[in-house]
Amino acid sequence: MEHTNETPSSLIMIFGATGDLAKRKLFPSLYHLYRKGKLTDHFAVVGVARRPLSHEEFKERVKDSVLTSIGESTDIDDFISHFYYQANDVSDSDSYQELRKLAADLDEKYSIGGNRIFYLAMAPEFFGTIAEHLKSDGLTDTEGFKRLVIEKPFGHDLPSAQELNDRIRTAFSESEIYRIDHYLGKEMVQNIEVIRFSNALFEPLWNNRYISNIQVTSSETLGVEERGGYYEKSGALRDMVQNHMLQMVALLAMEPPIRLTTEEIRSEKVKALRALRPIEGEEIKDYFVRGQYGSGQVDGKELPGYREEHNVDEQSNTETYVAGKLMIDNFRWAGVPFYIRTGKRMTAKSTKIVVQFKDIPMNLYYRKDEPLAPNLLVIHIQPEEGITLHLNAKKSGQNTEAKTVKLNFSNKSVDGMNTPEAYEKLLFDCIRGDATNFTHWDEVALSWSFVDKISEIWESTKETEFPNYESGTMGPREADEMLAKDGFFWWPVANLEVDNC
Ligand SMILES: NC(=O)C1=CN([C@@H]2O[C@H](COP(=O)(O)OP(=O)(O)OC[C@H]3O[C@@H](n4cnc5c(N)ncnc54)[C@H](OP(=O)(O)O)[C@@H]3O)[C@@H](O)[C@H]2O)C=CC1
Ligand SMILES: O=C1O[C@H](COP(=O)(O)O)[C@@H](O)[C@H](O)[C@H]1O
Repeated sequence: MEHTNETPSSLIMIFGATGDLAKRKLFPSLYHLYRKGKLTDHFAVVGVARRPLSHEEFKERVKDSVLTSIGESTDIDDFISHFYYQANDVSDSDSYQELRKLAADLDEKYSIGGNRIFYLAMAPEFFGTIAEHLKSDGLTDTEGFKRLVIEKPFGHDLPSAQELNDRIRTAFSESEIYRIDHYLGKEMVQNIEVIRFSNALFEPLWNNRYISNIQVTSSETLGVEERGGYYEKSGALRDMVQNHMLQMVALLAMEPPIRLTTEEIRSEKVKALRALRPIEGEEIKDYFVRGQYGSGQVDGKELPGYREEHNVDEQSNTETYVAGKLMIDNFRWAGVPFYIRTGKRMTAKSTKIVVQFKDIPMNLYYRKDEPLAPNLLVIHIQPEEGITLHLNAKKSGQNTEAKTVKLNFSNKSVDGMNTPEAYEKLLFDCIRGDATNFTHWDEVALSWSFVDKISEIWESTKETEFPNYESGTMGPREADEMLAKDGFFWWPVANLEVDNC
């Protein structure tokens, strides 16, 4: 179905409604949509989880989560009046029959017209079972639309992702599946396409003739916190690279779509991912660096190393940091490295893209023997949102020196407010039927096949140097050496800030 700007009525069923994601992200996001009039009164939410709760108890949980997120509200009671709860055992048909009955009653009560969104905010091992029951127990037999929103991780590798996909495809068609990658809901990630394709200034230069390298950094200050059990099996490669990092690279590298439709945009991203040079076997050490954080001091506080974290093996071989050099073997990008790095317990919480342009052929002006700083386009994704363009200009009052000037655009200073949370935008897109900012199966499959070749080698070879970076630093020194070999260095995430806007 083509999406519209209107909000259709919908029944949203959240599986995993007593969990962390629902509490911290989904309920507050739904509330924001409600406040902004982006949910019509023809909506209802059914929370589904294992524990028994009454409708009233569930409404109170939703209220708490919203008030914790936003502070005070005058319409919270109206909002929570749309919420209901059903305890469910994921593999028991009888519970789905009860759900079906509740859905039918709410459909009638709120004149929803049979539109149903099933949001799976649960551990991934349940995804296939729930999707199959939704079909076999008749919840997908409805007169309106049916959509499945599915959280990450989508599989653990290509074979498991394929198996999961086959299972959910028995109940939902590809166009009905909304695979969440919350980075695609971030304002400045969505802005990549606009910056590229609506500026005569950039698009002609967006290729290997003018760009020397592109750097994508997503650094976190937190460690694994309570998620040691999950993270031990995942590591940074599966947790961040397979999805968020490769999605950003695809948006940076793709060709302009012929139309701004979901299909055309996705098809260009798929082509970019297909052009990714596979890195395997012995080559991996030249193109990828893995790291694991040790203990360290951050803000005067002593923090434990990864191996001391809860639910983590004390000899763990899991990487908490990845840096990589990606090559996109097509006409536009031949020879241009895309460097990516992501990790936990680093110096700053920051996601940034730095596009470094090639040096001009010779420095005609000012200090002729000294190289000029390269032009940079910096896209600030978080925590600031904006763009900075680094140019060279004459230093005032002197006639022999050029200096870098930074042209800044900050979203906050222009819109005067923080942009909506990614989940709010993605939920709204799903309600409207716009799947553009969700990942198509082809993208998922290509990303796994790229990452699997690296994880297979990393899992079968013990990294004897772990831990190899201290908490509170920007990762292992080998990641700097990887760029130095190519004559580059990582642009620091700190002094590229959107300042003085
Ligand atoms: N939390 C986050 O920030 C993020 C989470 N995700 C993904 O979202 C999903 C959910 O994560 P999160 O909310 O953190 O998980 P939680 O562990 O906090 O919540 C799990 C939910 O699943 C329910 N559940 C567990 N087992 C069963 C069962 N057998 N039958 C029915 N319900 C069951 C729990 O119900 P009960 O409490 O009643 O047992 C609970 O509501 C995961 O796929 C995760 O990877 C993705 C990005 C970020
Ligand atoms: O998907 C995930 O993302 C978060 C980082 O998200 P951000 O929006 O805060 O940048 C990461 O902490 C988590 O490990 C991963 O599962």
